[in-house]
Amino acid sequence: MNSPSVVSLHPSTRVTSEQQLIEVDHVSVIFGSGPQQVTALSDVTFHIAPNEFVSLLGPSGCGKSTLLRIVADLLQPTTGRVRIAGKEPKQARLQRQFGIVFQTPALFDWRTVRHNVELPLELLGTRRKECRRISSELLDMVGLTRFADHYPWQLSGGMQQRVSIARALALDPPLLLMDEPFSALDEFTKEKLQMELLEIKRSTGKTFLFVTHSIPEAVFLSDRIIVLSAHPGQVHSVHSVNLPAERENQLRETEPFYQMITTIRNCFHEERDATHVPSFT
Ligand SMILES: Nc1ncnc2c1ncn2[C@@H]1O[C@H](COP(=O)(O)OP(=O)(O)OP(=O)(O)O)[C@@H](O)[C@H]1O
Repeated sequence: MNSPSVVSLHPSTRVTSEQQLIEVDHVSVIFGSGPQQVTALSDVTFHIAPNEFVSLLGPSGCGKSTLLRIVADLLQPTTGRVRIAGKEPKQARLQRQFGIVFQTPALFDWRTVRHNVELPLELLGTRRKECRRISSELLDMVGLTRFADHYPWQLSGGMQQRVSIARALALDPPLLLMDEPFSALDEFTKEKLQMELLEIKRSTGKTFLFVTHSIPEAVFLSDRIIVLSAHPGQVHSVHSVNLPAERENQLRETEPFYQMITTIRNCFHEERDATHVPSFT
């Protein structure tokens, strides 16, 4: 991706550096009732500072997506509270404090790449010229300028995911929520997009809450990793990733990278041995 100049497309409300951008306090989620009842999350607490890249890591069913959905105001917790820049998720959503990228790009096939990126701006009534300026910058950022007039079905899976990242950035939110955005992609594309995401973080200063079940992906991308254990989903441990801030692909072949992966794998396997929680794949 090219170095963008979209550090601030809109002067949207920002938090001061002393503030936490995301506060998740004692969140529990219970689905259903009676014999069907599932405690998806139990007393989950963590905070994320501005400009942090934090991954939620855990096995299938540990509640990662549920947690992200609560932060994104797509689901209400049974108990506990979430704040984004000091506001309730609903208020934060209305103030366009976050963008979301899902595992499947969910693009509109009848709209061109450019018009998919411009959709959130159009919905806000942004002037056509301004829409065009912002989408041009974002398409440049994700390396899709040449494909602006293509349709999503003419793009590869990786390119489609780039479009959805650009669309999530269209309203210049300070926070990006990403739910396994690269898990459907091949290893080569995945690694390329991981690098590109780090470049977006470096050039825009945005904050990321990233769901994954890949330990290497979490280690490569994150400043901190929150490991969740399952049944019920709880914070098992929190790990600062003490790797160089500038992450290059060669880092994946280094001893400190392997060590970090081993640390997380071991801590998780200890938990599994104690509780028979399913392993990572
Ligand atoms: N709408 C729902 N109704 C009932 N149970 C649900 C609902 N959504 C999630 N669950 C349950 O809550 C638990 C956590 O699900 P969630 O999808 O958050 O896990 P996950 O860690 O994201 O899994 P995966 O990695 O497979 O996507 C699971 O046991 C799941 O079956």
